[in-house]
Parts: sequence; structure tokens; C-alpha cells
Amino acid sequence: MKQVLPIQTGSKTKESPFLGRLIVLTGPSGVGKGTLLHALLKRHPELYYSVSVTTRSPRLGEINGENYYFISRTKFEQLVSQGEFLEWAEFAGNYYGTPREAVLNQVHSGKLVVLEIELKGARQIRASFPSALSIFVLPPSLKELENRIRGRGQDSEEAIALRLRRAEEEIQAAGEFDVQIVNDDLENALKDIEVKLFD
Ligand SMILES: Nc1nc2c(ncn2[C@@H]2O[C@H](COP(=O)(O)OP(=O)(O)O)[C@@H](O)[C@H]2O)c(=O)[nH]1
Ligand SMILES: Nc1ncnc2c1ncn2[C@@H]1O[C@H](COP(=O)(O)OP(=O)(O)O)[C@@H](O)[C@H]1O
Repeated sequence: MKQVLPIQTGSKTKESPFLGRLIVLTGPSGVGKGTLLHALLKRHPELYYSVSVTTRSPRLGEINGENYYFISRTKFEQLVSQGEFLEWAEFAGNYYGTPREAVLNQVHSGKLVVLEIELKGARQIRASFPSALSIFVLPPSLKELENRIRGRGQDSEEAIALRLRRAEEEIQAAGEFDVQIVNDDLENALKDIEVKLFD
């Protein structure tokens, strides 16, 4: 079912200058979404980042409630059945979901709310919230994507292979989204995103 939200539909809203908007940042794993987001939040503290819920195990240094809310599969499935997610998806063997209430409260209070999510979830958001701004981040090449995933040194060979296979499929879908940004030079990619967010 489509949900109607008083979300800004263009650079100037007719209803109120204080209405928020959902921003979806998607693209293959390892392309640099987290890096871009981190830099964006540092430069624009007024943005609200939605911390997702996942069944994936925490990586070294990840903090519960900051990077993700880490929960069990049983608990996740319970939250799904209670309708607690704005969107959710299974990715590389784990569940990931966006908490509904927190995000909607922030949008209604006028914030630009950024979701950093994978393709299936991004499609769900586009379908439910047509006024969301969706940004697909592309790697300069598949080889560079592999280098980045490996360079991060966080994933097993199996997880790397899964992410790369998935990446090739995901890149085919880039054209479905409002904006495509190549994350080659980080600073240029950031500027490209800023233009879209704040024009
Ligand atoms: N659908 C959906 N995807 C998410 C959510 N949170 C994170 N993801 C995506 O899940 C994928 C895997 O995330 P993660 O395990 O942290 O690996 P990484 O992105 O490769 O560092 C990434 O593409 C994330 O953008 C969410 O709440 N919903
Ligand atoms: N523009 C860039 N140029 C080179 N390396 C980058 C760039 N953006 C990100 N990286 C590196 O690529 C790796 C994956 O980035 P990350 O933000 O974790 O990706 P994602 O969140 O999309 O999975 C990290 O080691 C990061 O430092």
C-alpha cells in the first residue's frame, strides 16, 4: 500500500519549508556508501542518519546502536510481523531493515533523513515514497570495487564472492534511480551528492 507523507517533492515545497524528505543512498557493497555518508554527516550535522537493524554479526569496532542494531533472526522476524520496518531485505544471508517509527518521526519533524540500504530495500522505498530522492552510487570499475572490498579487510572470501556477484546484478539497476554518482574521486562524489541534496 502506498503511504502518503507530507514530504517535499522538489527543491521548493508548496506546503511548508519545514517538511522533511527521505534520501536513499544505494549501490553495491564496497562502493563507498558508508564512507560518503560518514563525510556527509560530518559536513551536514543537520542530516538524520537512520541506523538500521541487522542479523549480521558485528564487525570489529562496530557499535550496537551506532553502526547497526544487532539482533537475532528470531527477533528480526518478530519485528517484521509487527510491521516495525519501513522496508527490509535479506542480503548475503542476513536480514537488514529500516526502523519505521524513528524515520517517519524525523521526516515529519522536517529532517532530511538518509537511508543507506541495498537494492531491494531501495526499490521498496521508491515504491512507497515516490517523493524520496534516490541516489545510486557506482564504482569506477568492477575491479576497483573488488579492490575496495578486499582493502577493507572485513569480509571472508565467501562473503567477498557473494558481494561481487550481487554487485554485478545491482549495477544493472542503477538507471531506476533518480541520480547516478560514480564514486571515483571521493571529494567529487561528495560534491555531486551535495548538489542534489541542497539545490
Ligand atoms: N534493505 C536494507 N539494506 C540495508 C539496510 N542497512 C544496510 N543495508 C545494506 O546491506 C548491505 C550490506 O551491509 P553490510 O553488511 O554493512 O556490508 P557493507 O555495506 O558491505 O559494509 C549494504 O548494501 C547496506 O547498504 C537496511 O536497513 N535495509
Ligand atoms: N572514492 C574512493 N576512493 C578510494 N577508496 C574508497 C573511496 N570511497 C570508499 N573507499 C574505500 O572503499 C572501501 C569500501 O567503502 P565502504 O564505505 O565501506 O563501502 P560500502 O558502505 O558501500 O560497503 C573502504 O575501505 C573505503 O575506505
